[in-house]
Amino acid sequence: MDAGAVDPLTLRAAARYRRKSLGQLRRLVSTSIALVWSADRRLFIGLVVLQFVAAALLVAQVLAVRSVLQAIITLGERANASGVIGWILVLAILTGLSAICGSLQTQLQRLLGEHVAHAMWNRVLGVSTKVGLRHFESSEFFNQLSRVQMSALSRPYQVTQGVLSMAGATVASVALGVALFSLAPVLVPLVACGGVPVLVASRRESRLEFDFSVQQTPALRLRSYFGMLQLGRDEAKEVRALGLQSWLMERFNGIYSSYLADLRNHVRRRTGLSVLGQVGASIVLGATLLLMVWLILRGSLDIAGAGAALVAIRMLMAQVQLVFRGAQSVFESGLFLDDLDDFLALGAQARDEDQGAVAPTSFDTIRVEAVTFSYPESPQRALQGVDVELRAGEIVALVGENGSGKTTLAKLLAGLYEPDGGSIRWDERDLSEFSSSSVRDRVTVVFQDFVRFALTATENIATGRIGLTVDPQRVRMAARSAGAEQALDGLPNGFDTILSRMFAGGQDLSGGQWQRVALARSFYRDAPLVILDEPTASLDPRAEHELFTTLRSALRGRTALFISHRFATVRGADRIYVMHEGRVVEQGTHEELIRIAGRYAELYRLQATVRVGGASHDGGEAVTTEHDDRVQEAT
Ligand SMILES: Nc1ncnc2c1ncn2[C@@H]1O[C@H](COP(=O)(O)OP(=O)(O)OP(=O)(O)O)[C@@H](O)[C@H]1O
Repeated sequence: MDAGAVDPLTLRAAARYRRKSLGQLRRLVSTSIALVWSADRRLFIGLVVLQFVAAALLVAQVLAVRSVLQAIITLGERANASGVIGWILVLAILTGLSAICGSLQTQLQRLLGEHVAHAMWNRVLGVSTKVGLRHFESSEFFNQLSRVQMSALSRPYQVTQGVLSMAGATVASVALGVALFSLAPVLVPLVACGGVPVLVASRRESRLEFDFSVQQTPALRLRSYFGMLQLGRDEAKEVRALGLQSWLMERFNGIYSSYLADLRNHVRRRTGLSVLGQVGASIVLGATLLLMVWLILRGSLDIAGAGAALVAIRMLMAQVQLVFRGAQSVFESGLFLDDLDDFLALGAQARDEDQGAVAPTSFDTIRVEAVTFSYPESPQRALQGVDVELRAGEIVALVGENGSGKTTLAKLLAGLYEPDGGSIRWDERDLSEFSSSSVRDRVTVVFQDFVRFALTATENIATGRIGLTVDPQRVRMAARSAGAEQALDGLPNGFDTILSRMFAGGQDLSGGQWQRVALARSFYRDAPLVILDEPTASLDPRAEHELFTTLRSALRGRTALFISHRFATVRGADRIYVMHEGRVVEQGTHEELIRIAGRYAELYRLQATVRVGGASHDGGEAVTTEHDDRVQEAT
């Protein structure tokens, strides 16, 4: 199922259709058990054994109660208390063992639950890191991911737990039923009926729960988002600077209040159903007890038998309800597991990263030909018929106004998206022929919003080529090429300092220093194509100048595409492409582009004369910059 096409209503309708299928349910139960089994089979077997032990202890207690009562009744006749004391001791020991068994079950269940959650996390993270980036443009994908995290992760364990408790309670019910049958056979069918109202009510409750969860997911995600804005370290300064605290709190509280109102209604409906089920069960219990009194009055049941039957009925009722609750838990989780299944299926549908030929380790020319591309669910084309050429060893620049399509083209070149039309060719071979993993291996990208890992400086750089044993010398070389070496050496633990204050001993870097670390990461990767999206936006003029004078030697023959708004830095590129509204509108060297006096020349001149206060190029007050002179020279 394509996550982008699913909305909550469709999902609910699909779930409604599916829940009629018992075959589906059987499959869910067996996959859940298989998952729990694979998570920790020893714990699983231990819990199964404990279920049976618990059932046996219950039956033994009923029999012990009868023996205690018989011993008490015969006490007067024989005046021998030892029999009573002996049976009371047996009953006490059995009760104690039952309690020990119960607490052991609780602890083992907790452990097993964690093991299953771990296995589920592995699956979910496996899918979320494997699916194409397109999914991350879809709000429904995030809703699904959020539902999976909130509930589906724990459901396989819940199903297994439900099946286990059903199995244990069924064994106990049969054993107790046999015991009760030996005391008063007529009572058995009536007690068994006690579970039916609970089952009917529980099934309805499960549907309500699933519908509620689907309906609330978008609001809960928004609530978490507003919570995160108030908790996040990165957001903290801007929230305070803009004075957003009360506004954010209001939004957060608004969502919370409407969620609580919905939850109140939901809880009311669930409680109503649950009460109905319990009332039904109590009516059956009352009828059973009345029947028992009638049996005593008729003389079909003696006092000891009646006492034991009373305990058996109580226990049997509880066990029968456990059987039906287990079934409910399976039904309820089954709906969530469908959702989880859909999510996990996205991983199976994702293009196999290793499928296709291995991309060559070098190329002579990369050609982007008539490429068009639209983001999912976006009515506008981000790229419309783009042609670009990158020759081996060249430094090619992309410039253009905001939203003109530069980053989008970079993403396509890096193999993160596939073009909707046109082609990207590596020496006559289409990029789509190659496996995604090998294409990504040959490209390194520094995005504008690169990740700042809260890891050591060495790790931050070495993530550029994960999988290789970290080579401290190469890390240092990469840092040197990016101009980061000195700053990192100056940290309390040098390259071993964690680059975040979130962790003890950590130290944060300035924006420019971070940018150099990101550059170092890309140099460490050592890929034939380097894409730098605004690599100097946070660098000071000296650092920027140094970077570009040393860029060619740092690249060591690799091809680079760099995106920049700073025209002073793109001047030195071998070729410059000017993008406008998703198209390449001009191309050439700096000199050629200035000569044709088109968009590039205009943007260049605008930037050269920009000054605080916005005076014009000819403005008398403006201080002429070095660029002005160059523009005038060039034009
Ligand atoms: N994830 C996205 N989903 C939908 N539309 C997007 C997405 N990212 C970018 N766009 C749109 O695609 C177009 C091109 O965006 P792109 O980021 O490639 O521009 P850019 O030239 O890199 O801009 P900037 O100079 O501001 O970084 C814009 O209209 C933008 O709104």
